[in-house]
Amino acid sequence: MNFRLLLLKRSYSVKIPTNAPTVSENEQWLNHLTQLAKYKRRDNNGHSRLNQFRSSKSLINVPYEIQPIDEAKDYITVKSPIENFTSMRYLQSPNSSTHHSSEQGNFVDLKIIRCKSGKGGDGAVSFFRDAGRAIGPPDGGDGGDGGSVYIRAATGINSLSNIKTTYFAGSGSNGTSKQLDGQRGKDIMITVPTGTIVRWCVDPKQVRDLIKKSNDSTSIQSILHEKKVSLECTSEIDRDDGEIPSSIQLFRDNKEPGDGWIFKESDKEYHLGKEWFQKLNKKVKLYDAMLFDEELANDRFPWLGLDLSVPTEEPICLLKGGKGGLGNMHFLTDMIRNPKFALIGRQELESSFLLELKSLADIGLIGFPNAGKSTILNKISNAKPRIGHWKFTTLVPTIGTISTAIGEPSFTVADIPGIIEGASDNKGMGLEFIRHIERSKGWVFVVGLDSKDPLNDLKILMEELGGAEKIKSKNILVVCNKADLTISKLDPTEKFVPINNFCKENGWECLPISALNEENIDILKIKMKQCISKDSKL
Ligand SMILES: Nc1nc2c(ncn2[C@@H]2O[C@H](COP(=O)(O)OP(=O)(O)OP(=O)(O)O)[C@@H](O)[C@H]2O)c(=O)[nH]1
Repeated sequence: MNFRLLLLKRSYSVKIPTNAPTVSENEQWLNHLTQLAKYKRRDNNGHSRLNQFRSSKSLINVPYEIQPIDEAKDYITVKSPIENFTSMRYLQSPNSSTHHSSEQGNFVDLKIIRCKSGKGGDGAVSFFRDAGRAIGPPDGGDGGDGGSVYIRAATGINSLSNIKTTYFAGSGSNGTSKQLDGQRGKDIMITVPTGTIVRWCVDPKQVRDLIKKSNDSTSIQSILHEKKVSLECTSEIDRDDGEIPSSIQLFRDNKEPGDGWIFKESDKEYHLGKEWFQKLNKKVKLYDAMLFDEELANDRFPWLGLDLSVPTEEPICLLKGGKGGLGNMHFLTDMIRNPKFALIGRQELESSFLLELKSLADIGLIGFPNAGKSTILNKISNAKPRIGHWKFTTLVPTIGTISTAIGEPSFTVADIPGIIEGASDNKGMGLEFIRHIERSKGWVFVVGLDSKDPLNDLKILMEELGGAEKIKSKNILVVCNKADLTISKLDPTEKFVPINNFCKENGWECLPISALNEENIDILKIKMKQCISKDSKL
């Protein structure tokens, strides 16, 4: 062999990077794609993944109709009022008192966040060059994968106040020459307090636009009730309810399969006119469809949301980044010696989520404003809630920890803003804060014996909270506070006895106390403890 040629060959084999697949590997991969029968078969009968391909569309303002389930599709279309996928409180203007009420001090228990994963970087079109050859084999590297958005629940935080309104992960970098793959986009981690519920929601900007466009005389509430969101959902069969949605399918704005090419020099028209490219594209379409299928399987969010009630061991991926596009080095085959094209990266995923913090206190204190709940919590625990003569002193939930004896496990009690008659119809502060005691095992109803009719107060409270059915699921204790007043000013039996009788009839304990004078406070602690030690009724 010619000595010069040998030298050249040697230097060539030393310099060329080894990341690129060989011609035979490329051939093998492309042939393997053609064996993806499920995509092909479905393609032939007209119901393929390729035909199902669609990009995301505006989700709101769709007329209400129940869509028949399309047998060929993997989804059911669910149309549901927007009110189920947003928060009235969040939408209310910042001047409104209720809006501020959730943000007293540094406490925030509701947030809507806009999240976006990163787009995949594009593959590169490049050819190996050195002094010995003007144009060598393709060496365009792959685009880096886009970053993903993750969420995790941690202990030690008890407010959503540090949560931002947007979380955008980084895009993957484009591939470059010399077979260099682009860098991965930066992942984002959202850390929320344990007890947070994450739900999919409509972009609040879209909702606000919708409200602006609507007739001024229509209330926001009725707009959100009337207008529906149309969602493609996966479903499952429930024994009682039949087919029910199990997760919401999210979609990316990807190009149609086979249309994600970047061409260098000659354009798309030129390439589509060539038989060798058509053949390649047919296979690459299957590759795109496979990616699309993987994305569909990943890009789902539970219909009922994520309940982060315990610290998460592994972060949960909310939105996965787009996959990087393939560089031209993957398209070198026996037929194609100069692939002047590469694949663009897959698109990112964007969505809004509603974060709701539900405290996980063992016991919830429930009462009319001014009944003395904050005073009770103050006396039994280390918590220092605001106490006042005026109603609604408590604007945010306060949680106190109670220890009964050394070595005994402590328990937590939540004091939430007072409930008034009509709260379930949004009067006063509505039932906004009920979420903080929804998961409590014990509910302690506090009535003030200074009220005109404390028994009636108790009945109203129970009714507002969901009535007998709801009450049945909790361990109940009734506390008659301000007993000091009745003793001095009234016949103590006059107001306490009817309540006590009512409680007996229902199998609940009833305890008179004076939080102010710390009378019966130790017994109250013990009764509270018993209340949560009883078998859970949940
Ligand atoms: N006489 C008497 N007054 C009490 C007793 N407990 C609380 N109070 C008073 O009742 C008023 C209201 O007490 P809070 O503890 O702020 O009542 P609350 O139920 O937390 O009120 P909201 O924050 O409006 O829900 C305060 O002036 C307390 O001092 C009691 O046992 N006896």
